[in-house]
Amino acid sequence: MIQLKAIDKYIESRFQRIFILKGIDLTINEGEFITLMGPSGAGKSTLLNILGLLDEDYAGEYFFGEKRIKTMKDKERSNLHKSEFGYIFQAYHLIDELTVYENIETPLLYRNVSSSERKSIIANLLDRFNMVAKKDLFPAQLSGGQQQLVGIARAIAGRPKVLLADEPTGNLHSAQAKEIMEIFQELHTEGTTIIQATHARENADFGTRLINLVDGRIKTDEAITK
Ligand SMILES: Nc1ncnc2c1ncn2[C@@H]1O[C@H](COP(=O)(O)OP(=O)(O)OP(=O)(O)O)[C@@H](O)[C@H]1O
Repeated sequence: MIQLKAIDKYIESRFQRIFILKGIDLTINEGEFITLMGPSGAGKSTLLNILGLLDEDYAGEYFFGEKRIKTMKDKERSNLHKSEFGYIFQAYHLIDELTVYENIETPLLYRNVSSSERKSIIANLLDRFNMVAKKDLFPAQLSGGQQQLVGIARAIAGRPKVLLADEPTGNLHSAQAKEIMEIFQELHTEGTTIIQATHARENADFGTRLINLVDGRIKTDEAITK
């Protein structure tokens, strides 16, 4: 489904080239549930941004199915991003001017989901995340953990083929974190491809494959046995 070949990401400083990712070769099959781990600064978020088509400034090749990302037009790439990916950001990225309800609704608007269907999807998610009473509040009126839950609800509302998650449980209590991992597991069972970056080893046990990144390189890549 996804193939990365010899991906390098670097910044040019005055005297040298500093590599953030170096020689990443990675094949991701449909339906995998992958966890990226590794020390702070290892390049996990950078890799997720490239996978999610949010960063185009890298060397190497990225194929999404048959599509070669580098040669796609901006509009085509942006449509692919909106139609196939759900993204849970480390720093929420909620839209401040929109309510909880409207934030969750945004990917559904991109996908031309009918108004009655939108209502039912959002009602289900609000219920699942215990946020029904908060639906008309704005992000600034929520706790960090609640904002993260809204970010997760928004990312999964449109039933993306690929769900990318950067520290999805970073601001949550352990019970909430487990609940989110169980939701990921359900999505995985339903066929969603999931790639999450996390520092929490216990989150990796919900997945099928664990990749360790160190200094921008893949150090280990192994199947999780249950
Ligand atoms: N635009 C940029 N300019 C300069 N350095 C950058 C840029 N983006 C990322 N970096 C550097 O690249 C390295 C990798 O960052 P990245 O956020 O991908 O790491 P990470 O593994 O996700 O870390 P964390 O676990 O702390 O989130 C860091 O050293 C960071 O400072």
